[in-house]
Amino acid sequence: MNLNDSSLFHSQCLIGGQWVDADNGQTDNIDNPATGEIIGTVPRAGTAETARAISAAEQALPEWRARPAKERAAALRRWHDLMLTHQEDLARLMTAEQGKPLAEARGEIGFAASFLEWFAEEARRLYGDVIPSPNPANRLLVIKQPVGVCAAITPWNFPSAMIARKAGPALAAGCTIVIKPAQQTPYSALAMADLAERAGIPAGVINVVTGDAPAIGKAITDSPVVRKLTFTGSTPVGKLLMSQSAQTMKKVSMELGGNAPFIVFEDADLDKAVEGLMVAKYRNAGQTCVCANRIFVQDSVHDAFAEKFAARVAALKVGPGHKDDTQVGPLIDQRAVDKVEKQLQDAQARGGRLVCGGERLEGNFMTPSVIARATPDMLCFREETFGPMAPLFRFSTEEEAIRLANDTEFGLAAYFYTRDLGRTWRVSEALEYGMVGINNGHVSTCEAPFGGIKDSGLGREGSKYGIDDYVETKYLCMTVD
Ligand SMILES: NC(=O)c1ccc[n+]([C@@H]2O[C@H](COP(=O)([O-])OP(=O)(O)OC[C@H]3O[C@@H](n4cnc5c(N)ncnc54)[C@H](O)[C@@H]3O)[C@@H](O)[C@H]2O)c1
Ligand SMILES: O=C[C@H](O)CS(=O)(=O)O
Repeated sequence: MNLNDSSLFHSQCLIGGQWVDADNGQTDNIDNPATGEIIGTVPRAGTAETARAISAAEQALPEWRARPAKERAAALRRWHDLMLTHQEDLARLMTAEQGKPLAEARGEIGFAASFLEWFAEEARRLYGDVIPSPNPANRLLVIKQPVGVCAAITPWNFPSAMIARKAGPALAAGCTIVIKPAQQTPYSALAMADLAERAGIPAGVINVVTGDAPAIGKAITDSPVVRKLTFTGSTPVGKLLMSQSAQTMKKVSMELGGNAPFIVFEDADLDKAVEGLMVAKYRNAGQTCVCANRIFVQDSVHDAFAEKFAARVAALKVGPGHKDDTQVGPLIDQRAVDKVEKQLQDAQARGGRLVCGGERLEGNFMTPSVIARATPDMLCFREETFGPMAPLFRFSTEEEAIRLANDTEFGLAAYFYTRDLGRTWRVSEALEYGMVGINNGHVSTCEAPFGGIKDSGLGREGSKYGIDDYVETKYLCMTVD
């Protein structure tokens, strides 16, 4: 791999400050989704290695939590700075293992680093309370203390940002952490951990274990030492991990699947709506949890909007992420391409009309598609597509649009375009989602609370709320006479 600093490319786990192989020497191959070539291996670690990582995090906890918040903040700031210094190498690693265009990978590194900066600042504002006591002999106080040893299990689609969005608040609060990255994208996580070491974050504060996901997950959820699990991934796996965590009563944060509606009302600025949808639908080749999954267009503007949108989609450049002109990279694997193709075929079998794209290319590539005449009986209405397919649904009234948009068990992100102030408030309050973009197709930023409701999960990441999941609130009742 063409890196300026080749030492950032790690093929071992990081446990207690040591770079180690799996106990049995077994490894997993990591491939480049654009070419299928093997770019390296990582340890296929399991239960025993995870237990040692948890133990290392436990041993590192007392010193790290006792550090003044200002010192923890300074370490996070140094980590942030190093990520930006090595942004190009981190982006190249990400594009090689995940496939996204280099420009998007560079953007993700900046996005990831922003969480380290944000929580470096939040670390020094973990305030408690002094409560006026009804009894003059007593003094009532509230203090915030770190939860303790945490664990993070992260997905392949944002291999750096999802780690920073968890490790940032955890370390800021004084916690230590064991990270299991997605099996498809371990190198981004390992490089981030290397930079954390260079930032002076002590051994054992951050540990990264790659390999047998179910075994690693079980070791994490079974351990009473791990007091919090933060998971980002599919809803089925999130529910499994949540149930596994019940026996040890862990705090859990769940950032799960989505099924985002994107509503274009007749009074919308259609050009701006097209621009917003291009981002909301095709970012990361449609492989984001907040991607527009169902596009609802009001009857009177449907044809004009569809024509403008399809023209932009047909012009998208598909190719490997390392090429400068690539706008849409490969999907993560053949299974992902199969899923999109199945939804395309189902839509056309049920009366949908393919307006453009939908062609499978060699490898994991697929041309971005637009389906017209989509209906709620289609798979693409109920299932998260997680690929470059845009089904257009018609609607007549505002009430119908809201009913259709809310007709899902998911509740992560939703988007709508209008220039009517009353409609803005009515629709924003009626949509059953954790995040709503109004005349905006890309809502994520470290300053704002990211998360969903219903089957899209629990908790919020980023913002002033994001650190709450990593602290315990302790009440002190003090009799002073
Ligand atoms: N809400 C969000 O912020 C968010 C962000 C990114 C992805 N996602 C969701 O994630 C899904 C796609 O990502 P994915 O394919 O990596 O999801 P996934 O659930 O298959 O995997 C996510 C992580 O869980 C691990 N995992 C899988 N089975 C496990 C088990 N039995 N025990 C322990 N760990 C296990 C994987 O190795 C990976 O690290 C989509 O549904 C997407 O919507 C949500
Ligand atoms: O897919 C998951 C990410 O959280 C999407 S975003 O980059 O935060 O919008």
